[in-house]
Amino acid sequence: MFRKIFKHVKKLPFSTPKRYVHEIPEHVKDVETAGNPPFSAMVQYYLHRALQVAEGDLIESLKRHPRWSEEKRKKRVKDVIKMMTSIANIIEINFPILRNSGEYELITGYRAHHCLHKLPLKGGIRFASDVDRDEVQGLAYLMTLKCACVNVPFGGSKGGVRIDPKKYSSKELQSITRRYTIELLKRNIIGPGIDVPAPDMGTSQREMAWIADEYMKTFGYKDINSMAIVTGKPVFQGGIRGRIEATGHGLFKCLEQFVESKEWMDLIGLKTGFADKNVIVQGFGNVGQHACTYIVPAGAKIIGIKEIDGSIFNKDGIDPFDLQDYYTHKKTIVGYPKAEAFQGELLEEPCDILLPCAKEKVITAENACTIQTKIIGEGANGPTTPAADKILQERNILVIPDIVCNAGGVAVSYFEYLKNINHVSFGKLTKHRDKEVITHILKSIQDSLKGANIDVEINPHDDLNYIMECSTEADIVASGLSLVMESACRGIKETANRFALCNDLRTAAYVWAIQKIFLSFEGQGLSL
Ligand SMILES: NC(=O)C1=CN([C@@H]2O[C@H](COP(=O)(O)OP(=O)(O)OC[C@H]3O[C@@H](n4cnc5c(N)ncnc54)[C@H](OP(=O)(O)O)[C@@H]3O)[C@@H](O)[C@H]2O)C=CC1
Ligand SMILES: O=C(O)CCC(=O)C(=O)O
Repeated sequence: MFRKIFKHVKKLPFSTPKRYVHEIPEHVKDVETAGNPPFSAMVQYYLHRALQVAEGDLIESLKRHPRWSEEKRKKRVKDVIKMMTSIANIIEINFPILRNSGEYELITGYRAHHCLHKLPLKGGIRFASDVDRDEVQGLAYLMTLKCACVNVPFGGSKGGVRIDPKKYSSKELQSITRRYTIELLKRNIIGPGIDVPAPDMGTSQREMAWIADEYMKTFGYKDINSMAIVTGKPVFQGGIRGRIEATGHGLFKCLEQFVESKEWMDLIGLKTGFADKNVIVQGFGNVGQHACTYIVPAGAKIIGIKEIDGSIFNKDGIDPFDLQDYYTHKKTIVGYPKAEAFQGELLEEPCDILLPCAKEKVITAENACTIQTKIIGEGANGPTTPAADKILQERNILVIPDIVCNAGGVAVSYFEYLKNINHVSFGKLTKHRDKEVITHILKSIQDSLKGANIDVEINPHDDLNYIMECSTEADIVASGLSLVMESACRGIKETANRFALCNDLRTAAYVWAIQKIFLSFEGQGLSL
């Protein structure tokens, strides 16, 4: 069945797969069965597992150098793999801030650069009390893979500050954000052409606005591209319409590529379409909230939401827009009057689609056997451990992996970056012109018909009217995001087919990304 699904995919220059045995390194071997593996080891394990599938193909692709011996080709691939599987740079910074209480507190922050095959690097900044070196490193790996997976021309990075943002006032958070920014700038770690941060857990437009302002008033004072220091900014400060909801929106677009496909739904025994599909979501933050607001209008029912301080359930469905209003006022979903409080383990309740949109390592070997869903859409980064991943595959649960499922955020960040370095918003130069062109085309057809004695009035139908009227920045961003998700999903499906990976979409997505990272490393030479 897989063969016939993928006919229209543009091929990368790789031929039929020939398997070589890529060795999973000793230090990540245990991860396959570990209950709670270190996060970066877990991502490295997934990367090596995919390299086992991809390596032969990468070696074959070097046959384009006809004079190279087989040995030389193998060696070259090994060298590129070494670069792909190591961190280029990671920094830890410690700085004091003055708390409102008058006490000083030492704050620890990190920024990791994974692969420098493309610049600038890109990755969010997380504020959470469990941020550490290992986590930031693993998240940077994921960013490289994610950008390659959705064809966004950035390398991968990630940053984090080890604080619980709820325990600090807005003024204190501003001091922390500004100081963290300055410390990174002093060391040339971030910059519009170096590494461009964005929001992640615990940060939002507000922090991005502070970062942009800090840069513009200090190191970026004479930099015409200073706005491009960070993405996810408020629109009034150079941000782009559609970035706030981009990750949830992209998650929906990605799910759509599988849920609307008969072949993929047949594989897991579900009907196509979102209508009447029951969904459970973990995390009602940026990603979770917006995913819900797209999936419900498409026909699905959100029956349960799990948050850090409690879960809610309603078998008839929860209105995400109404819950958003409640959440905005109360800062919690607990006590929401149109659903019941749920006491048990919500992730293990029966549903069709489970969306982990909060934290890493929430689906482990412990609950992978009891989870009762058909599809998992990974809104969070790294929610599934390798041991769980294996169990889910065996249980024929379709896991749509983070590196594509939550890539809508970085895709729209890329559009924002382009807007900033181009110094013009999307649609500004073309909106009126496009409308004029369409009007003239219709008129020209009408005139030609008249010349042939056919006297009809040609009017745009509703869809064309919609296109004529809706070429605002938000529409252009939404359509760009759709295209990005569609083509990434097509590439992943094709890869799954070509390497006979069956329902292992994670390995397919990694192989798809690895091929592109390899091409860019290999083509540009490995060292200065
Ligand atoms: N923002 C973005 O653009 C992107 C985010 N991601 C990933 O998505 C995930 C969520 O990020 P984002 O939505 O931005 O973060 P937010 O901080 O906006 O939201 C996270 C939500 O999850 C809740 N939460 C935390 N831990 C748990 C838990 N154990 N059980 C249930 N709920 C929990 C948080 O509660 P509380 O606030 O009370 O702690 C919060 O409401 C992260 O893995 C992030 O890396 C991926 C791509 C892009
Ligand atoms: O928008 C971005 O640049 C990065 C978002 C991010 O951190 C992520 O995708 O995990």
